[in-house]
Amino acid sequence: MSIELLSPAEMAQADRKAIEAGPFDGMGLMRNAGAAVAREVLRRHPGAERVHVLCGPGNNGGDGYVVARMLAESGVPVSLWASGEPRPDSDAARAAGECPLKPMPLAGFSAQAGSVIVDALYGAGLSRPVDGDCARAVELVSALGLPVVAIDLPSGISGESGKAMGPAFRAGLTVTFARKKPGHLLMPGREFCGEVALADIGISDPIIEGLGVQTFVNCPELWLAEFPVPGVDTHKYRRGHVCAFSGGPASTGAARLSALAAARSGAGAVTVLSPGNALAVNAMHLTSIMLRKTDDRDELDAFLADRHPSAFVLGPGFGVGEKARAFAMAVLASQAGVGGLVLDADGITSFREAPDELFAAAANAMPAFVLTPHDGEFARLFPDLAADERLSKPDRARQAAARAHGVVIAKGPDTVIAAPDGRAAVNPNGAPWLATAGSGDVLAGLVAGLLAQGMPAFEAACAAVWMHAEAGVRFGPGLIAEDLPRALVPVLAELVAMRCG
Ligand SMILES: NC(=O)C1=CN([C@@H]2O[C@H](COP(=O)(O)OP(=O)(O)OC[C@H]3O[C@@H](n4cnc5c(N)ncnc54)[C@H](OP(=O)(O)O)[C@@H]3O)[C@@H](O)[C@H]2O)[C@@H](O)CC1
Ligand SMILES: Nc1ncnc2c1ncn2[C@@H]1O[C@H](COP(=O)(O)OP(=O)(O)O)[C@@H](O)[C@H]1O
Ligand SMILES: [K+]
Repeated sequence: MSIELLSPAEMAQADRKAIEAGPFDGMGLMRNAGAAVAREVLRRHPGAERVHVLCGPGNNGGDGYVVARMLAESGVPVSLWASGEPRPDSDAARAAGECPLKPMPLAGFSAQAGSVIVDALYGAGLSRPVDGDCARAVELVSALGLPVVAIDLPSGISGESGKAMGPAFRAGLTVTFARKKPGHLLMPGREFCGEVALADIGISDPIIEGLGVQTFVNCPELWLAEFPVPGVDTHKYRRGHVCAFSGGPASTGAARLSALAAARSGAGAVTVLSPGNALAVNAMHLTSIMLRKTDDRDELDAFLADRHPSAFVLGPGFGVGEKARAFAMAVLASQAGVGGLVLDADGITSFREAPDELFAAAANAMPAFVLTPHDGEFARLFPDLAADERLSKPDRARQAAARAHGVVIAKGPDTVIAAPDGRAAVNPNGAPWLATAGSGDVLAGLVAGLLAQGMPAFEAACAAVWMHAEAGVRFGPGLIAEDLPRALVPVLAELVAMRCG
């Protein structure tokens, strides 16, 4: 699988390098691209009464002229509409010259039920909101409910950020080339694209590999090599010991969800660290998971020295305030061999007045540091980044990770995982069933469980997000957070088999 996500600029660079390397020139790549789209249109819409191809002035329009020619050659009734002339002597102008159909002005565009639309107005080169005749065409197609096949991207959607720059086509299918772009996975782009088909147009893997791409689809190929599988001679503490800090007597469930998820992920031992007044409540609900009274910093330090735990989850149900800050600082400052701290929920909010204090501690910390904010929590720690409309979600998360000296999991329907070194991964398999109370607590526990087993922080975060989503999708309707740890089991079994196979 091809896991790189190419920005429009990286795609243009790949295009140039492929042309330099041959055997295809720009026109050759455009013919390949158009042929791939025409094939998909014929395959998916064999009964189309008419295909309307809408061409813009750039190379996206150029692909459209190739599609129109090929469909017409296959005997499909085609109407060709253009929003403007291609630049003289461009590949698009050559493609228009090779097309036997004469384009009609887009200003007069109309279509009937039973037609299919090929959107070749704008792709990677979209530079401003779609307006005028193009916006009217978007509106008309949407009012008629006609199926849309988008070339590269639905016109109006940014390939870089997935944002809708004004009106945009809602495609049933988007055919893109060489590699997906971030905008195919980021919201709302993911929804506007419909199904995304990837076509090989003759840009080779070594060319893509040479680009130094830093943005990836989050899938097992990205992290499987680091996925922990216990050796036959292991013992429970070698499989890692995770600790989840519990809140007070009325808010203990969140920590237990984290603890259960950590245990399912393969950590050999898990302890809930509980305030004294919540010990009885926790004890009533724990069996394989251990319990220890931890009311203050001294008790935490004693535990660290005694038991050498591997990773911590701090935040779910914990309460916002000084105690959360003191515990987070104690774990980050620990020299006792702790492998990681996952700061979630109230743990994040506790630092809203003093994020720099947290980030400075993380910069010097031995434990790996992972933050798991949803949008609201992200804005509490990184208000300037959250408010900056120019940033894509991956760039926002990357800057946050660099500032925090930790891995950031920016949650949501299009969760992005970013590392301080600039790597970012966009998760493709989320589903709305995951939007249920406590689901994030399970995710935090999973990350800690993988950290405890020695997985590097970026890979652990990516693996946890993917497994969490996969478990949620497979369970489907009716999912509540309690179901997730058990639903992880078949997902884990497959990953272990893939890793060992
Ligand atoms: N790279 C590759 O490997 C391959 C790429 N291929 C194809 O090329 C496509 C990229 O082509 P591209 O760079 O020419 O950009 P494209 O999307 O046609 O738009 C640029 C033109 O539109 C204009 N314009 C933009 N927004 C506008 C707006 N809202 N309203 C009005 N005008 C607007 C913009 O004007 P400007 O911003 O310059 O003023 C410029 O004139 C890519 O998506 C793929 O389909 C394939 O052929 C195979 C190989
Ligand atoms: N619409 C959605 N599609 C896919 N995943 C979602 C969606 N909404 C939320 N999620 C996921 O569900 C989890 C919710 O976490 P969070 O907001 O912290 O909830 P809680 O604090 O109740 O556990 C995150 O992993 C998030 O990515
Ligand atoms: K398009």
